[in-house]
Amino acid sequence: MKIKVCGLKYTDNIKAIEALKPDYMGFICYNKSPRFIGGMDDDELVNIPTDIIKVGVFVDEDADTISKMIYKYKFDAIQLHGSESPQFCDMYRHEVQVIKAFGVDKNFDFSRLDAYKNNVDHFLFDTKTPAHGGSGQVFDWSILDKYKLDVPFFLSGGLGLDNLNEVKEITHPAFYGVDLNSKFETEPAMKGINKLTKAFDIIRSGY
Ligand SMILES: O=C(O)c1ccccc1N[C@@H]1O[C@H](COP(=O)(O)O)[C@@H](O)[C@H]1O
Repeated sequence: MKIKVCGLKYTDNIKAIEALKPDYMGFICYNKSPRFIGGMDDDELVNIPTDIIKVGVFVDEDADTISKMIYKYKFDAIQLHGSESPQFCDMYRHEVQVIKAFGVDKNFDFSRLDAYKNNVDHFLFDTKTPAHGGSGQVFDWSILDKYKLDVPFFLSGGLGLDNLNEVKEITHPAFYGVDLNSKFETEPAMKGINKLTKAFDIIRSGY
């Protein structure tokens, strides 16, 4: 099970999380988020160990800005949380991994994903909210049984110490990774290392 820790921006916090050896680290490039990296120095990201996949998270950003951010921060992957089309996703696949996020509620129509299946590396299923992400809210995971494609997916939306043991009971064959974000924070973008250490122990035991 892969682990992505998302919504980072503080140097010492990033260093402490590096020591936990997550598979992915996410950086929010959406200026309406309290986790927005803003003018973060590119050195801070460039020095992250190369075995950790650095993900830039965008919401309906224009193509030119995404390309510039990939170049500036040397992102290895982008995570798209808006209404980006399959063709838009496909434009970046020659240079980075593409994770297409979808907000899920009880009415989510998984047939929407068919159009994306050849244009992305991963899906990410998050809870549907007007904020596009980082809500700390959980959706009803039983709906994942309706997902029949083999594109591997991340689960996100309110994952925390209170529900990670239940997450481990999900046996979907395409379940690829978990995304840890706001439930581990002491303030926006500042992750609590003790909580994260416990989460890594839970996730990594038994897989
Ligand atoms: O974290 C944010 O502020 C954010 C803003 C806009 C788009 C995505 C964002 N983060 C992603 O949201 C999900 C769920 O986070 P949470 O566990 O509910 O806090 C996660 O995939 C983050 O990568």
